[in-house]
Amino acid sequence: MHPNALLDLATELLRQVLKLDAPADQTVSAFFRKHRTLGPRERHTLAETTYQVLRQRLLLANLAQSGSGALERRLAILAWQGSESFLRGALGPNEQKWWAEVQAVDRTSLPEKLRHNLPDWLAQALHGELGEDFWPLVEAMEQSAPLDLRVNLLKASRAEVLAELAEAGIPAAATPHSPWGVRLEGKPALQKLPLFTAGRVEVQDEGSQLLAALTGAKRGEMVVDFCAGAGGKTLALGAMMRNTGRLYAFDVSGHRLDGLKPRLARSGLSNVYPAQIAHERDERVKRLAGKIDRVLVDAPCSGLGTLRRNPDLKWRQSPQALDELGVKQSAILASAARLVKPGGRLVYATCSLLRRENEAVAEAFGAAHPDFEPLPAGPLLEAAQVERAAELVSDAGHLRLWPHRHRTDGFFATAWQRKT
Ligand SMILES: C[S@@+](CC[C@H](N)C(=O)[O-])C[C@H]1O[C@@H](n2cnc3c(N)ncnc32)[C@H](O)[C@@H]1O
Repeated sequence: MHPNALLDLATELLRQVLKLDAPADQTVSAFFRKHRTLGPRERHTLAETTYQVLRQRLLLANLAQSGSGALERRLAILAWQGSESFLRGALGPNEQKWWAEVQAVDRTSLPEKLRHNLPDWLAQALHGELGEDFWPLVEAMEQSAPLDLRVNLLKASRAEVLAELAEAGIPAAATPHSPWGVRLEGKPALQKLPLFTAGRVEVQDEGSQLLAALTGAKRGEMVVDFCAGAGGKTLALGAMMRNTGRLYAFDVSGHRLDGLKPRLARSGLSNVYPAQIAHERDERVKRLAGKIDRVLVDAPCSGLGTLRRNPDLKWRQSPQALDELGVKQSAILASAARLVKPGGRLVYATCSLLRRENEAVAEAFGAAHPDFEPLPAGPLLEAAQVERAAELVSDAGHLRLWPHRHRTDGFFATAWQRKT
């Protein structure tokens, strides 16, 4: 494709994504479906350029002011993630000159806002939580996330998977903490590898694996994954249960649960019962009250722990949306808690970085439910064979994962035991 044609497409894609009226990954996928003839390298350039604009939106919009032509075209030029010589082929003489001038700007001398590229409300909240660690977090959020796999122990051991990857020429190593994790170097295409199609591995961030580990599901138990979505954690729980017992995968979204089906088929699990519920007080939930050994509430949240993958979220979330989420998180946690039997375990988790969605929700639940005793995360993780568990636990005893400290997405999880 001619460079200018690709730059025009990048401009058009950015115009759509920057409306911010839908998740960026959905808009990008729909755009690619419409432009079927695009090759893998062109898709890569378009997607990565778009994501780079979302990551550095404030900086790039500021630098773009000096240029002329459509704003989205200027943003695409400044964020270009393809070959530089290819890009030059698309630029007219004035654009070449402007581009060279902008490259010469000393970005370290720019105001803070243009260096952290966060909306004010979020920058303030993260500064408050992290103090000096704010800038390392900002830096980590600008990197793309590593590609982690979870080994399906029903079908293979981690050593076997590492050997199979080595044979396929894919550099990989065991993850530092999860007992089932493998971290790949780079982003190799996995979809067609027998390793993947035969269900020996699933793609799953190490942090997400650790949330399942904290739940501690065992053989023969009754377990509920209350907000199962497409089942990332469901599959990990099912494997921990060695395909025995009964694992209910609830969600209000039938569409998301549909995403679980092909993964379930690959995994070889037959102990999983997906069920769409109308809301957290659904009849089905009531019928199981007091009967369940472990309940995981992977609550709907702002997703701000996944900014490396979903940089649009920082522009699509707002303090008002967080207020509404807070009400929902507390309601779901309180309903799900009714399922837990005496002596059973309840886990509340999010992929948010913010206290208000994490510790604050957990503290409010604890205060209103004296029949639930908090369990410190360290010993639970150690019991689940998690290595160096102490590095993952906050002073208050919660599992707290940060991209700049653990190279995982940002996650929070905390556990209680229902008193007998
Ligand atoms: C963080 S996502 C779950 C991700 C999933 N556990 C995984 O590991 O892939 C939160 C899920 O909660 C679901 N949800 C929202 N409101 C709910 C409710 N009232 N009851 C149950 N699930 C709900 C959403 O549809 C969404 O799939």
